[in-house]
Amino acid sequence: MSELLENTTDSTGAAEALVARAAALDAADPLAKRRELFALDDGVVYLDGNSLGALPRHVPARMAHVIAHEWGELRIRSWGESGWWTAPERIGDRIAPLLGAAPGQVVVGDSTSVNVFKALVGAVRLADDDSRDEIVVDATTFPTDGYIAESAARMTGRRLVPVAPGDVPAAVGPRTAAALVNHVDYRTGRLHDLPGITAAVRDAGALAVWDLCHSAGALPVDLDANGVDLAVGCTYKYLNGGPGAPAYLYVAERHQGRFDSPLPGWNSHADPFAMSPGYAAADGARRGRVGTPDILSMLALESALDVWDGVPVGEVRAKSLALTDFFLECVRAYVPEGRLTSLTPAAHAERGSQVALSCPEAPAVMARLIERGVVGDLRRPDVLRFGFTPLYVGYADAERAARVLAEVCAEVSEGR
Ligand SMILES: Cc1ncc(COP(=O)(O)O)c(C=O)c1O
Ligand SMILES: Nc1ccccc1C(=O)C[C@H](N)C(=O)O
Repeated sequence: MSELLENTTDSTGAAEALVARAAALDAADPLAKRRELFALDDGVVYLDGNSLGALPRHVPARMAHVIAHEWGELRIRSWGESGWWTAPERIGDRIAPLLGAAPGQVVVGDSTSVNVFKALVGAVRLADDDSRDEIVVDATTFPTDGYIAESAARMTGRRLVPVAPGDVPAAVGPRTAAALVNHVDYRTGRLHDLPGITAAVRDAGALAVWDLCHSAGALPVDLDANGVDLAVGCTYKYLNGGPGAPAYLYVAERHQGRFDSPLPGWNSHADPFAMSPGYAAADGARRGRVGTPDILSMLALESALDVWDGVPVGEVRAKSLALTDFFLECVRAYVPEGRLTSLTPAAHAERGSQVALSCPEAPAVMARLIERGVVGDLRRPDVLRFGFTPLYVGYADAERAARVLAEVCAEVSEGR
């Protein structure tokens, strides 16, 4: 799985050649101009958009208007006149094309953690079969999904079966109610086989639930085409919605009529303003709502999504692979052999949009990188994560990051 990075060249001309290649690649990049849409400073290489996406420049003015006019002047009228009440479905439809979902299946709101809960308990209820007494969960998952899956299993009287994503097809069977898997591993950047795993889960008669936090906005997801049952994801990484921006829930249309949310708040009632004591679920994506939406965050997200207008996801994927390839090539050229181990698969079919490199001195290396304007992040104890967001990261950024990484590795290993 991991490969020791081999230093392929030590020629002094290597750096010049890579700098020239980076310039040529940037000049030919059809997405290069998108960077101007973001608030970024040239002194910093921002490789942490897989944790918090950068701010699109036009969002502050839009939010100033929302606050001063929609809230400040229209006040309560804005629920109707400014379209606040229907924002969760409207913004869901805006995100849907990035997920390969037809309209009417995605609703925005709550955190990813909360949506994992709705989706997983909802999936077990959709399976509606007591003999299906197991929930399969990605053993390598981002922790929140694992914690919530454990609680969902306890609440629904199921047994939790943690397995590596690649082993899910072999693990599912007549006892499986649902399987929860991450599309891209947050630590290693490994892309899992969504079509194959979904098909295996569904062939076993179970429901496939996907966490798209690290894939949506970086690569094609194709939820409808692959027959995914339910999915969740955050909007503050590749979708640039802002810190704590609301997450989304996808419930495939074929399941919506029977989707039984474990959090049936008044916003998902068929007639919320009837305020009746009995619950009657709304139709469609709205059934995934809970309480009053966090309008300011939601409208910041809606505004941020403008940067996607006219951007084909396929183009984003092509650039993401080319960028991560180029970064790995630069690291091989600059960093002495054996000092870093890449946890990110070399095969494109298995790679998301980040590169994860490990070394024992990772905490000190990342601290120095950030001091020198190369912002990635650390996953303890020894993983350096570099996220490549194709809308605003270029090839010169990748070259510079690798060069500074080599300098910092040398200093740290020599105790300087
Ligand atoms: C795969 C994955 N799931 C869930 C989360 C977190 O969800 P929440 O937004 O609820 O904190 C993250 C990152 O924070 C993540 O990477
Ligand atoms: N929401 C956050 C708030 C603070 C710091 C990090 C996050 C992240 O999103 C971490 C990310 N999910 C990760 O893949 O590590």
